[in-house]
This record gives sequence, structure tokens and C-alpha cells, in this order.
Amino acid sequence: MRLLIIGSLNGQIGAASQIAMSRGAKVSQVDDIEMAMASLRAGKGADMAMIDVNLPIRNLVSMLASERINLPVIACGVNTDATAAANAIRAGAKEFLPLPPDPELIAAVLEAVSQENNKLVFADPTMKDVVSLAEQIAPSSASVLINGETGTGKEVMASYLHTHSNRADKPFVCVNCAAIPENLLESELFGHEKGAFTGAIARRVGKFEEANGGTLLLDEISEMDIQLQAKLLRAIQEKMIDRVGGTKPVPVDIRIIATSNRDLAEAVAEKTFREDLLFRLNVVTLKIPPLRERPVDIDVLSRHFAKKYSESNGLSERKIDETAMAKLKANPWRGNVRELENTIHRAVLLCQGDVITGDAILMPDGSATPSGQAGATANIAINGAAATGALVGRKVADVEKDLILNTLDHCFGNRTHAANILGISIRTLRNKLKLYSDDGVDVPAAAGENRYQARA
Ligand SMILES: Nc1ncnc2c1ncn2[C@@H]1O[C@H](COP(=O)(O)OP(=O)(O)OP(=O)(O)O)[C@@H](O)[C@H]1O
Repeated sequence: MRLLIIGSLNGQIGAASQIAMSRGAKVSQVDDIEMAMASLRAGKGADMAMIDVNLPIRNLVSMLASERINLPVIACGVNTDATAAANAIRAGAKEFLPLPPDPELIAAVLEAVSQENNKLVFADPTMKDVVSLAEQIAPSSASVLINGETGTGKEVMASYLHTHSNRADKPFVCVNCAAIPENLLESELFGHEKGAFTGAIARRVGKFEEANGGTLLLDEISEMDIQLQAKLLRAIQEKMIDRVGGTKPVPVDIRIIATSNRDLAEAVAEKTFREDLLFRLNVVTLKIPPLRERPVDIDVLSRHFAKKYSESNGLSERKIDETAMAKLKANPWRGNVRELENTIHRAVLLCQGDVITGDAILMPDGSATPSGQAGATANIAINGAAATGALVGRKVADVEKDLILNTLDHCFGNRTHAANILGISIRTLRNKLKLYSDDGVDVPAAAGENRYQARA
């Protein structure tokens, strides 16, 4: 855990740093937002920032977003009144920490941020096999390709590999190849020199350099443009990168983990993915089974999420009763763990009392019955007919808009997840949302996006 302290924290830097360091964090400090951005651009990554409540937090949050740097921001202040603390949260801070620092509180925040990143919950024999293979290969520097349907936990597995590797005390950096506009991905990966292109206001170190010594996760690699794939291949083979606009290559030492929910061999056959790159990446392939093939995991994951969302909503722990669990196990979970997580989150909020019963489980399609069951099939058939009837007379564009907005809502505003469910690229989704928003439609705000990198 790398903690970046921004500002003077009213003379409490020493105390805060000591507490954080005693909990295993590496701490650095800068005086202001400009210095913080310079440090981040220079590749001195951070996993969390603690910022003085008196600094312009909104500016920091918007600069981080515009430069696609994912960094949870925690505001801190001495004798801060409730309004200032609330304003900090409104400006984009994830939490507010009162100073002087309370050791337990700081420890809890550090733990929450790192646990959020790492927790891999499993108990099913099929998943145990995958995890034991992962543990076997984790210590080596071999590239790993993680394959699996959307939402199966590929990114969680990548993080697990990193924390079980010899690079665990070095950075774990993630780039979502689908979420970054094509023309910016090269500089995102390899960095750029000042003035290399319009908008390159300062030298910025890329993700390869940021991850130096550690692990670089290339998420959704099948979305990478074929020309950039050639540059990636060179970087992996020669362990050298060229910054955009740079004059000399920079050596890098990183382990690459790539994820894909597409079959990359098929992408090779379709000539959208380079075969030589695939051979470089899949020294080891970890195939994560879909959730419907690991029923024991449905059980442990549901209980895990019920506890997590009870805590995060300030509720006493909600237990899941047998009827609810039977319903959960009967559903096919096309959106896998992510879909299950959303369902349990909803159930925690909907349930009456401390127990989640079957009534509180609403399936991802909005029905009360799992889509694998007879009742549900009838239900869907009826709804389907009704829905088809209701569609006649409507324009395709309007129906599409409703589908997109409802899916986005269902995913709590998360663009990446919504695009996966809709079967369109995140770029297409973003373009459509922009059009809706320009037309004055209230588009759900992005929330719950990936923990390692901003996916605007
Ligand atoms: N085994 C697991 N234990 C705990 N949480 C999990 C597990 N698998 C997945 N999750 C949770 O489910 C969600 C989706 O996981 P993740 O992002 O790793 O999936 P993914 O396969 O990378 O998805 P995508 O293909 O859409 O990128 C996350 O919120 C993650 O924390």
C-alpha cells in the first residue's frame, strides 16, 4: 500500500505517516496538488491519497479523472465542521478522516482500500484447481493470460497472482485497453514527452514505467488496436519502451498479465489479434469457469457480499436464508460474480429485518424467479410477448436508448460492466451516452468502476 499525503494536514503529517507505516504502508508527502500530479505523472504511483481538507479537492479529483489516474482520495482535517467534511465528500473524496489521526481509523481505511483490491473468495472444487495453479505459477515472472466470461473475476485473480508473487511489494498497475480511447492508449502505456501531441502539457510516465519492478495488468487486451499490439510485443520481447515523442528507449522490468473474455485464438483467426503476441502472453493460461459451474462459490460469495454490503451501508449483518440461497443457486448468472454481487447488494437494501429471504432476491432481469426455473420461463415468455407487443410502433433508436439506460442503471452506472452486458464496446457505449446527455437525458453517473484505474 502506497500512501500519498498532500498538504500539511495541520501539522499532523508525522503522526499520520507513523501510523500508516506501522501498518505496512509506504508513505510519501507533497505540499500541494500540482506536486501530487507531478509525482503521479512521473510514475511514483500511489494506492491512496490523504489530502488536507483545505486544499481544492475538486480540482485534484477532476485532474485525476481527466488523466485517467485512479486514486481513492481521503480528505483529512482538524476540527473540521460537518459542512466542510460534507463538501469534501461532494467534491469527490471517498472518506473524511478527522485529525489528529486515530490509529484504528487510519488502519481501517488502509485495510478497506487494500482489501477491496485483493479479496478472492472461493470454495468450489473447480475454482480451487484454478487457484492452486495460480499459486504454483505466481512466483515466476512468466506472462499469464486469464480467460473467462465477463464478471467471472479475472481482475481479482490478476491481483491475487500479483500479491502471491515475488513482486508483491512492487506496484500492481492496471490498464483497461477497452476503456481508453484508441489514440491515447499508446501514451497511456508508454508515456509521452512534453509537447509530443496536442494536450501533452507535461512529460507523463506511462503504465509500463509506473509498473516497473512489479506487474502490469492489460485488461481486455483483445480490444487493443493491431498496430499498437506490435509495439506491445516489442516492449515485452525487448523489455524496452519508447515514450511517445521520446528520443531514447527506456528499460523496464515487468510481469505482464492479460485478461480477455474473448477467445484470442478466434481473434487471431479473424486477424484482429497478432498470433506472436498471443504466444508471448499465454505462457500460462488460467481459465476461470463461469459462476453457474461453481455452485459452492455461489454460496460463499453471496454470504461474502451480504456481509460486505451490510457493513458498507451501516447495517447489522444480513444473513441469507435457505429459500433465498436456493433461488440464487438456480439462476444461470450470465453476468457471473458481478451480477451476483449486484443482486445481493440490492437484496441487502430491500430485505425487511436482518434476514434476506427469497422475496428480497430480485433476479438481474427484474423478475422474482430465477430464469432457470419453469415458473420463470413462463414468466419471461409472457413478459417477452408483452414486451414485444409494447415495442411495436416504437423507433429502434428509442428502444435502444431505453435498453442502454436501464442496463446502465442496473450496473449502478458502471460503464465497463454495462458495455459487457450489452455486448458493445465501451467506446460505443460512451459515444451513445454522450449523445443522450447532449439531448438533455439524465445519464446515470459513473460509479463502482474498476478499483485500479479510472474508466470514465
Ligand atoms: N472470487 C471472487 N471473490 C470476491 N469477489 C469477486 C470474485 N470474483 C469476482 N468478484 C467481484 O466481482 C466483480 C467482477 O470481478 P472482476 O472485475 O474481477 O471480473 P472480470 O472477469 O475482470 O470482469 P470483466 O470481464 O467485465 O472485466 C468485482 O466487483 C469483484 O470484486
